[in-house]
Amino acid sequence: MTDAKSSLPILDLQRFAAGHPERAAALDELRSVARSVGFFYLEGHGIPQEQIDGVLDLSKRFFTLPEQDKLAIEMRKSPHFRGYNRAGLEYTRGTQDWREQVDFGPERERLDIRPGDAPWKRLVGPNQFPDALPELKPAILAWIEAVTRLGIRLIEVFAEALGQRADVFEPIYRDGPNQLLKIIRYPGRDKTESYQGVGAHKDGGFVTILLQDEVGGLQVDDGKGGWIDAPPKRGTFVINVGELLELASNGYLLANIHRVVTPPAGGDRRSVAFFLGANLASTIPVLDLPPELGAEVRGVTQDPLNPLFHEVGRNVLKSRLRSHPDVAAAHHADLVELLKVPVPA
Ligand SMILES: O=C(O)CCC(=O)C(=O)O
Ligand SMILES: [Fe+2]
Repeated sequence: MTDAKSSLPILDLQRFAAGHPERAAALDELRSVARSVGFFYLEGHGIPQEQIDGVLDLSKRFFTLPEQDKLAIEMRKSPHFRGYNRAGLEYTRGTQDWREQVDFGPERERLDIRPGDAPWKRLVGPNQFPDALPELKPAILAWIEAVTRLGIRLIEVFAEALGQRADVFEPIYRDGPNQLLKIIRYPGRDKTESYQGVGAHKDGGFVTILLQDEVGGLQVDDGKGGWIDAPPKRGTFVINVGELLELASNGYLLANIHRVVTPPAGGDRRSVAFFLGANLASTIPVLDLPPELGAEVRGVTQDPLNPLFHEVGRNVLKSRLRSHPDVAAAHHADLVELLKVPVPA
């Protein structure tokens, strides 16, 4: 298979290493890409191809399990928004997405919640793993570990590209970042049906690290009313800036809008999407940028349909409640009221 063309650039993580002769040029490139389109391909990331192939293969095997084995870990059973969702249960800006998926997060004990505690504490808890595919659990936990390390390296280079110390974000992830990992399958559909695999949206974390199979369908807003295709390139990940980096840079960096178009009927597409977030108890700082960058901040684009908060836990909870109205209704009816999140009847 030859890789399809894309106008998104490819950056090599090795070029950012201390002492590398191209380091300054690499930082300039990253700053410009992360500000203009907010998406790029990453090579030189150090994650072995066998691990990449392994996680994609296990995710394919999960989705071919009998429905009852998948439903055994249905998200509706988890107040922490972990587990399996059939296609059609997730909404983006109120419109139905068409993908089945399993969501995983940090593997923790659930917290003992007391009256008056911050509502985001309900997000903390265990994952659901399928008994029918026991190999999935160790592979997913190892993947979360590998991509978390990579994600932290990426936010270090983003920090440097913004003229900051590499560890400027450390205080807001050192007590444990909040990760979200999704294994996803987009079933093919007839052209007469909706083509929304996942509707146009921005991602919420610092960065997203996306692994996709050979099918393609991811598209990035070109800022001119059109879409840039981001087809798979073997051995690379698609990386994009999330809302936390846009907030911290006061809009210098761009958390860009993207979507996935459903594959044609008869086929399907799989992806493994990882979102590195900050600690749920933390608050996103606004960085003090060097004057030449500070002069170019745009402020954060506030969307009335999707307000952004600097308090991380509140932001994550809001987005989980909005994406999964069935879980919200089953476990968090009181918060739905509180956060004024519309739940379809
Ligand atoms: O599946 C993909 O390629 C991207 C999915 C995505 O954008 C998301 O889940 O936020
Ligand atoms: Fe996304």
